Amino acid sequence: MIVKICGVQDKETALAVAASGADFIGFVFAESSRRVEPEVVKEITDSLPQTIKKVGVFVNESPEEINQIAAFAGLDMIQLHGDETPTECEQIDNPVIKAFSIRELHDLERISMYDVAYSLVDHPGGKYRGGSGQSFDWQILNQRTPRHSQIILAGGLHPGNVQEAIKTAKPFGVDVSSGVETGGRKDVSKIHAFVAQAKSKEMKI
Ligand SMILES: O=C(O)c1ccccc1NCC(=O)[C@H](O)[C@H](O)COP(=O)(O)O
Repeated sequence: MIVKICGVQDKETALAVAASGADFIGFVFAESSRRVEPEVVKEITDSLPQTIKKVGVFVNESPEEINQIAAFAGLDMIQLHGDETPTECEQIDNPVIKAFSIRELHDLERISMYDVAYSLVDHPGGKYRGGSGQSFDWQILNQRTPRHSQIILAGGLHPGNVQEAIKTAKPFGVDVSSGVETGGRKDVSKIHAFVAQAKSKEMKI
């Protein structure tokens, strides 16, 4: 099970994420309370091991701007959370994770229009285009398996529900931001608990 911890803003937390065994770490460059500047992300990525993939999260930014920031900040992958088209995704130099808002079954149909590395299925969001801490009905993924098999499940996950989410939706990976925070800041003990639950061979549910 691939695990992505998103919305990291400082080096200390990033090193704790790497030590937790997470596979991907996310940095939000879009409008958000978790937004970080490229200079800060560069300092963080320089200090991380190569084994953890560094993901930049963008919303409706131009491919040219994204490619420049990715090269400068040492990003391995790009996550697109806005209204980016399949053509725009193809103009990104790094592998792409395209995010899709899921309300109902037919929302899954758009996934097969995109030739991307991973598809992240998420709650439609609140104030920003992601990271709302709200989940959608995971049973939707059970009703029709999208043609694209590299599905990352996101939205309202936390250490206490991630095993049930995995059992229900059978994703390739899981992603979390709010569910590993306390008082709006990343909480290292919750990060460790989330990764351990998600990667546990013995599901307790
Ligand atoms: O996290 C944000 O603030 C954010 C803002 C704008 C676009 C995307 C954002 N986050 C992307 C993520 O990958 C989140 O981890 C994902 O939406 C799940 O968030 P949560 O429900 O808080 O676990």
